Amino acid sequence: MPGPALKTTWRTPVLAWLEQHVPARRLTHILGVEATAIELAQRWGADLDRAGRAGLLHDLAKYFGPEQLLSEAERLGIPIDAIQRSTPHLLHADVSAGLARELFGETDPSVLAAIANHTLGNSDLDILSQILYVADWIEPTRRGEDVEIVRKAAMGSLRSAVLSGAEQTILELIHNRRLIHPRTLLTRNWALCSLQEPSQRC
Ligand SMILES: Nc1ncnc2c1ncn2[C@@H]1O[C@H](COP(=O)(O)OP(=O)(O)O)[C@@H](O)[C@H]1O
Repeated sequence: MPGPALKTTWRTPVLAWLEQHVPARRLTHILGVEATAIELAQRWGADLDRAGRAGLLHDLAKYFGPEQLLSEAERLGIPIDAIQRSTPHLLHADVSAGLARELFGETDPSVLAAIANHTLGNSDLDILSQILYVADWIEPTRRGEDVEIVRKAAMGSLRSAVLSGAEQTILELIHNRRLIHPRTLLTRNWALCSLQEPSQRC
């Protein structure tokens, strides 16, 4: 189990908001992501406070309906592509980043980017984005063969865990004949290339 989350006063209003807007089981997941992100930050030398904030704020819009996600994305100036328009749930990460800024005054660019990247990823993920992407996969309540593959990869390096997470997502989407958002392909290719020897790097 990950160690205790950082206990600071800024968490109180966020927790109160989450209790009103997400079911109890999702709050358990969010707290697991917060604790796991802090643990990964400790292990890989990233800022613990930023990791905790990204974890606690990452799923603010998780339970918004499709119309609300589309209207919030428009209001926040988030570009909406064709795949996101057909599957608005894919906007919840970007919308959560906008709400983290608006409702809770989060202004750190790396925290906001990590929140926005936690589902689809992107190329060139900084260490905080990698930590949140992996923490969302492997927090303690996550179960499944795919999760175990990502957990095992995370024992080696953050980038190999990002690579495994993106690959498991792509495999699942192909298995279920669903559209693949290209940001996950960018994530997978970036992680794969960055793991290659410098002389052979793509
Ligand atoms: N690149 C993608 N293209 C299409 N759907 C995706 C992509 N990445 C993730 N998804 C889907 O988005 C949904 C939500 O993902 P996620 O936010 O990680 O959910 P959760 O935190 O509940 O696991 C999942 O059904 C997942 O398959």
